[in-house]
Amino acid sequence: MNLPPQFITQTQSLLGDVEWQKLSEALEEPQPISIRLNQNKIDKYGICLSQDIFESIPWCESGFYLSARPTFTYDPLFHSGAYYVQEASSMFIEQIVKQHLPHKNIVALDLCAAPGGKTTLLRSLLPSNSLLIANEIVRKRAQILSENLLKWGHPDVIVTNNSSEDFSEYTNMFDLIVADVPCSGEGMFRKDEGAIAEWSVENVDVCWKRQRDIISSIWHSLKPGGLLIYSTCTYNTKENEENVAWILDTYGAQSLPVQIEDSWNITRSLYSKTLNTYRFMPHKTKGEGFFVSIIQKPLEEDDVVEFRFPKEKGKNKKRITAQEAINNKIFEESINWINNSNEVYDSVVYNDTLFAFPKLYMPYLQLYQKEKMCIVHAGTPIAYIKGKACIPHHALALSNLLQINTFEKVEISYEQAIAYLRKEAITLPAMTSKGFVILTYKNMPLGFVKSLGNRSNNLYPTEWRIRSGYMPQHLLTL
Ligand SMILES: C[S@@+](CC[C@H](N)C(=O)[O-])C[C@H]1O[C@@H](n2cnc3c(N)ncnc32)[C@H](O)[C@@H]1O
Repeated sequence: MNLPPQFITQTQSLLGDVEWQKLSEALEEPQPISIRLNQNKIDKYGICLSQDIFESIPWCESGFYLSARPTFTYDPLFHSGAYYVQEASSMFIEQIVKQHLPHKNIVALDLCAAPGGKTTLLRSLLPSNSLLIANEIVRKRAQILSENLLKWGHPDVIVTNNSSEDFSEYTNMFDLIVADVPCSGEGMFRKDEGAIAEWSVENVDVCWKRQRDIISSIWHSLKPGGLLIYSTCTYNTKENEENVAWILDTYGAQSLPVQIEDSWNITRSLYSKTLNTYRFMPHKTKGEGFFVSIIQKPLEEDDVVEFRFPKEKGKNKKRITAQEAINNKIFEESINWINNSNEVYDSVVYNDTLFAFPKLYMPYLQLYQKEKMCIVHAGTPIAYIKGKACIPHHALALSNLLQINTFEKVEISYEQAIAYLRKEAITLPAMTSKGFVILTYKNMPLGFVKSLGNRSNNLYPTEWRIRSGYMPQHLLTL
């Protein structure tokens, strides 16, 4: 590996000769492959995966190392959200969340969220009835984040495409903010050669300053007593411990300890011994470079700890428009498609799509809509509205809210599943009734088709389809 000379000098002086030698040898090794299972779906549909290629990741219950790299694009279970491909070190977030989150529903912001590794993990771990706002500043990446969250299937999310400054006005809104900040990416050198090419001393300087700007812009939106998870995938102390020390000094905050096992070989602070920070170094732990700390905002006695929603002036009962009446009717018709027995969800229409969104958090959604935050999706998209008709949304097939028994279900073979994901025509069994049919692969919903008798229309989203006609010779799937 052709590492930048200044990176070598800097990291050698940080770690010492012996540790540096071990790290540089580890960087020549192949990177470990790991996934995290979507336990919700696996339990709901009773899926059995080929367990023999799994080895547990000790700090994450649903995380597993794989002994070989599956052909993820050609694995239908990957597309149905049965698992997420995530680097093992960053799954350590699980320990932080389990040890420090209160046992009550919370509102959390994942500020730099794409492609969604930590977001999907967090979404699985938050106390029930919590809301997660997943934000990404880069538009294209926000789309990928949205796709990954729709596949993950949890309904209580809002995906936004905003800058951190856009959140700065929401004083005391969040109980938890995760800031997995953009960094110089030294810990990704083994995984991503582009990170080596982009590295420079100047870029490290740009990064640590930008990270402070990001934290400054969202600090007021964290509730007093609230928690900030700060993380990077780099080794230098400027972007790591020095930035954590800066946050503690500037805001009078404290870093909280996380209980860890000695066998995990996690490295503590390389800067000030009083800081509670945790590093994953590839020569000590099976994973890529990762740094994390959990920081608590101080709580003063006279602090207001709740966000105050602005008062609506002259809020008279508005007359319902004709289209709203149609939308309400469509929601009533399609409400059977989702599990809403406790009437936890209400309907929202956005860009001709009907969404189910938790009633409890409607004021948040309405506020973001009013203030022109850029919402990519919110809750569970249930249906596309076409005039007076509605067509089940692909995301419904992947959602935890899906009432699968309200649709006719057809189990398909591996070859048919790949054809479906390529948006090719699927021939259904002769007895299939006309209408919307859900296709399952290994019992897990993959998506909808519209059955026309002997033929069917493939409703898989065009922008998600597998574009390549190539089929690998030696397939490894889960
Ligand atoms: C380390 S990545 C996030 C990885 C993600 N948390 C995950 O686990 O999959 C950092 C993200 O921050 C975004 N970003 C870049 N500049 C930013 C800025 N000024 N403010 C907020 N986010 C930014 C990047 O586009 C990138 O998606």
